[in-house]
Amino acid sequence: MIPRILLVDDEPAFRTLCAQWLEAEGYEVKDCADLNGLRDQLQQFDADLVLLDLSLPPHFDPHHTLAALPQFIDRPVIILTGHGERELALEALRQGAWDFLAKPIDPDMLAVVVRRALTKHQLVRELNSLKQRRQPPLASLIGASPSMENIRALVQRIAPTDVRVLVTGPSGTGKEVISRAIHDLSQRARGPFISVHCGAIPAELLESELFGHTRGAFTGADKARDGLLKLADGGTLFLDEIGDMPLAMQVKLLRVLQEGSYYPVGGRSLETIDVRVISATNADLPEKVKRGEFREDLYYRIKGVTIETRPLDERPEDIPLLVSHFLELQARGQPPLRPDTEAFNWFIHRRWPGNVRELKSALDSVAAIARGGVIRLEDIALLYPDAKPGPAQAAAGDSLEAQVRALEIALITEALARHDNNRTHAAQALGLSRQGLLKKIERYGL
Ligand SMILES: Nc1ncnc2c1ncn2[C@@H]1O[C@H](COP(=O)(O)OP(=O)(O)OP(=O)(O)O)[C@@H](O)[C@H]1O
Repeated sequence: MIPRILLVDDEPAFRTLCAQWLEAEGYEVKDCADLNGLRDQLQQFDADLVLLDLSLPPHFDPHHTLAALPQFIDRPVIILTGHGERELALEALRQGAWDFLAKPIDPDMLAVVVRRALTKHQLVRELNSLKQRRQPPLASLIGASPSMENIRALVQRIAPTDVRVLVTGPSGTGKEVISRAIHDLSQRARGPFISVHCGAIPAELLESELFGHTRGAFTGADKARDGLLKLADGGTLFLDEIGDMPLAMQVKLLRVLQEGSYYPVGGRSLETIDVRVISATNADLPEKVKRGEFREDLYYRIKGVTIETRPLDERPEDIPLLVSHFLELQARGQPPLRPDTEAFNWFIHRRWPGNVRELKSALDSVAAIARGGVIRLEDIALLYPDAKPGPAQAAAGDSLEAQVRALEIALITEALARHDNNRTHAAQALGLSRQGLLKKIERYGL
């Protein structure tokens, strides 16, 4: 794969020149002039590295850019500074930037710094993916709530079969993670897992994306291309947001599911494939069927076994486990950051309308600005000005039982983290016998 670089600078002439240097080094380069451009570009262009000038429109205030930096550091960010901006460059490094280069940029230096960052980043990625692969698949589904326990039990039962699965539930509640766990536990685990975001691909492209096309099938089709169905052959096809699939496409998909075969766009020879289909949606499909927006026959074809995820607010006991899990993932083998009691409480009691995705992204941002290995409420308040100390209100509507579970899990997880997982010390701190603590750890699957 050609490494992709995104260049953010307000001067068009500099962008053109710098892009030429990088392209000559064999990189794919896109550029934009400001932070909004960067956010937009990252939606479609999954850059491996970002080169970021600190003085950007509309504010031309380096501190403004620095404040936004933590949003982008899941890939190496190299800061481009002006002359005499040493302090800012150092601050950027503290905020998680990979390195900095002072303008005027020397093309040889640029090439070396970029290559070094990309190589290291690639190694970290490979290491993480190896670590994740070694984890048993169900261990990736975090949660001790009755709802998550049911889901895990169901996943384990249905994974080895080839039954079709429909995962429903609000956005960000883990529908894709669940689908992936089913694949990883199935006989197809060594085969591909291909994810198709039905809502994100324009209707007119979806058919050729899924079915592929022959050479000359339409203007611009200068080469034949396999579709995602073909790529998923022998594995699992994950149809995300299937509720958004255009009706015309639904008919075509139905045929594939009925017959296991299809014609590529412009092609005359029938392709046969062997895939397991898992679909996901946050829409109410029966309601869509009633309104005539989703085909009833397709609904029954994809339904198979239905797994329903619950909003995170209905399962607060999962939050402490998710917080610890995400902090551990972030730490990449180093000692994870530890939220202090107030910070921990804030995560547990805040409402998370964007569900687990929102919780994860809040943790990522907060972790990026925490110092000294500890996340404190004052760090959180820099990003969430409404973060206040003191025990937050329990969520209205949570049953007493759920609240007690959530509190117990939070206290136990926190005590374990505080005592480096030493259960004897954690039990002492909690005023429990070691045996009592072990029982609770087992009950909650901690
Ligand atoms: N139970 C869980 N255990 C571990 N990680 C989880 C869990 N649930 C969600 N996540 C994480 O939360 C984020 C969102 O999850 P995912 O993409 O699976 O949600 P989704 O329901 O498919 O969302 P959407 O409907 O918007 O596509 C991912 O980073 C995922 O890894």
